[in-house]
Amino acid sequence: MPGKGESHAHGDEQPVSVVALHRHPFRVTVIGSGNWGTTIAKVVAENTAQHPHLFCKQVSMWVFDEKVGDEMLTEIINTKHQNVKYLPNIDLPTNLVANPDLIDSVRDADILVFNIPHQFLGRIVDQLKGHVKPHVRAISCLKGFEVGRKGVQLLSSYITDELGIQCGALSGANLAPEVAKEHWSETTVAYQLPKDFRGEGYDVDHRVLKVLFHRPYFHVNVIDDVAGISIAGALKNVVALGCGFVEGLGWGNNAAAAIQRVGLGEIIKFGRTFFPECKVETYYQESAGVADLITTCSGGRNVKVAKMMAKTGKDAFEVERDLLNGQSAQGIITCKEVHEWLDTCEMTKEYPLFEAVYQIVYNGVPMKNLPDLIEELDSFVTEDDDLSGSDLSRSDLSRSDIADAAVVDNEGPLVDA
Ligand SMILES: NC(=O)c1ccc[n+]([C@@H]2O[C@H](COP(=O)([O-])OP(=O)(O)OC[C@H]3O[C@@H](n4cnc5c(N)ncnc54)[C@H](O)[C@@H]3O)[C@@H](O)[C@H]2O)c1
Ligand SMILES: O=P(O)(O)OC[C@H](O)CO
Repeated sequence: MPGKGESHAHGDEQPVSVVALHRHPFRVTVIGSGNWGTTIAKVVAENTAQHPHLFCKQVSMWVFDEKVGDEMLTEIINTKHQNVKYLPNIDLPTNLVANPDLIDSVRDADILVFNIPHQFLGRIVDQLKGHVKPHVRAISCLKGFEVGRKGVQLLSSYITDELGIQCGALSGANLAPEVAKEHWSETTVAYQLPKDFRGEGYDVDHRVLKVLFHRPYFHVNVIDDVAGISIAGALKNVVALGCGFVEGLGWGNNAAAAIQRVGLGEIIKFGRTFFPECKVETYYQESAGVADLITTCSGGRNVKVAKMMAKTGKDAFEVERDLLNGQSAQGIITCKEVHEWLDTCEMTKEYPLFEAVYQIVYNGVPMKNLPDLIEELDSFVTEDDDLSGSDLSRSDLSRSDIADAAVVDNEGPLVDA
């Protein structure tokens, strides 16, 4: 949401107060170059060029390199200044430099912006260990969870734990193709100052992050609730699959709205149950909340994949491959992660929509059963839905307590990192 005195007009103005910096400018690297990775790199590079006192002008963008025609994608980006595979027909700033070498791309960075499909995060983070500067700060633009030995984790917490660096998140109603075309939208950045914060003007804080991400066409609100925006961003992808199923079956807008209603309830319940630090108001006040649910269910890749599944009878992975040209529908993986976590907690019945989506995607349960699956279990949810009451005795156990118990049972992590 725009700050006091800012306008929503799409113009060239930069309604962000300038930060006085007492150190050398921050150097920024974007890790990832897919549809959203490239779009956010464009946003960031436009801002670093506009604020040279605060940021080094050149922005590095790590590319998981591949051949496109006869040329490497990195080479094409650096000569044609377009990501012809993942963000075609969008001109990129010339101060955005693609780099296929992960370690080299982060070597001097002060701010890392993670932006890859979340199933690849574990391997990327492993490679980065020992190669980032000690006081580097990070923002995760990924939507998903890590489910492993520590239970269900926010991706920002996973990055913090694995690399020992402070990490916030950016999430909002942001379909990349629209942001890339500079059509106005809003987003939410969430960041908490670390214990070793070096002081205003010396370190990354809310004002620095606002200047880094805010554009006249991309309005940023910076808050503290990293958990709230991350949970909403991850789980709306699962809801979007459900929405796509009923739309693909031709059931229309009422059915889609019903899925979103149930989905929003499950998102909020999941947050309050497993991440009590998140704030309920984030879900309705921030772009990262219900607004992202609406946009994703209207025009996102998850809804497109699910619609095509309904129309063709093909499985999720086949449709993703046929439809998305290398891009990822994150809900396919997230619904499995959520199922594994809820199963560990013996709570699948309390999240009927999430469970139904998982069963449809992975176990061939017919999509037309969705209303019954939700209805049947909904009564169970309403009986036990007082989140402030004793039914939440499981929240007395930490997420890692539950995960530890599961690891003993299973003799291994729930999902490999
Ligand atoms: N695209 C959007 O509209 C959008 C908007 C907001 C948030 N997000 C989130 O941003 C994150 C990144 O999404 P995206 O749209 O940039 O990616 P994408 O879906 O376009 O995925 C393609 C990218 O994955 C990379 N890739 C493929 N195999 C890889 C591997 N083995 N290791 C590392 N990288 C590999 C490709 O090189 C390419 O850069 C996701 O979590 C997504 O949910 C996306
Ligand atoms: O295209 P989707 O479904 O991955 O959604 C994209 C964004 O997350 C919308 O904010």
